[in-house]
Amino acid sequence: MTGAPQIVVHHDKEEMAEAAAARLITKVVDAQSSRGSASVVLTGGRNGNGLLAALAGSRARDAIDWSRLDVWWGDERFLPEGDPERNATQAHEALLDAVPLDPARVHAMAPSDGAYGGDVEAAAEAYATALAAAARPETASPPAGAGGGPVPSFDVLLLGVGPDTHVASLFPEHPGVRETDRTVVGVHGAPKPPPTRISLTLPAIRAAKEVWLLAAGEDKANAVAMALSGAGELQAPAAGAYGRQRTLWLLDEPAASQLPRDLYPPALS
Ligand SMILES: O=C1O[C@H](COP(=O)(O)O)[C@@H](O)[C@H](O)[C@H]1O
Repeated sequence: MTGAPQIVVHHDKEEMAEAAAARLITKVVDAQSSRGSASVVLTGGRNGNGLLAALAGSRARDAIDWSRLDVWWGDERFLPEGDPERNATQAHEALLDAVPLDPARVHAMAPSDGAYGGDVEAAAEAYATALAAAARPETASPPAGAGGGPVPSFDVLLLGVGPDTHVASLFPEHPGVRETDRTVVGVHGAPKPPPTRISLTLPAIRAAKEVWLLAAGEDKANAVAMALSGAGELQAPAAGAYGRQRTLWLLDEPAASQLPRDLYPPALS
């Protein structure tokens, strides 16, 4: 990781979502101006979908060239196509159906009734293969310690932080959080439903240029304080999520309420 995580505290979750959406628009536009295209990794959960909905409602969204954006997912709930609990379904409802993306650049993880049927390991391996294929030599990052092949150097990788400190579908003390060899894993017996999931691993997450962690609400306060106060990544997976250039924690006041006050500057409003 380059430098300490940066922490930004907003008044409430609505303000946090709007500010994060504005930040993401700027980041994508800048990447497209300098390189021609951009890549973003989406998260599921309330805060990730809140950001997408805020982006959908922003007039500035038209500054993005949606046809030159690659969209990936950090994790998926292994459910049938179109299931309302799938992260992809929720992202499409919140934003993706409203913008002119190139369908070939929207890289959803396989559903449980897709090409790999109920074989979550095969679905995870297929996603790792897709990531490796998209990792051009000039943009690829061989994740340190991961033998599963390269992944693209994502411009921004979003992660919602669960109340138990999970990120993507990497749960405390679960096998996925210990994975150092593969870039994508099948998850079995997740403590949060559904039990079967697909997730990027920490080495793949850490290949991103920027990792943005989102947490709003008092139920996240303990997790945020734990992850930012030196907990290990096995006990607090969020503590192991950082970017190569920047790690940004975007919080609201309730989620930041257990953080030592000297860790972050005054709220923006
Ligand atoms: O199940 C999941 O939960 C987390 C966090 O969700 P939240 O609703 O507590 O914000 C999310 O990051 C993950 O992508 C998702 O699959």
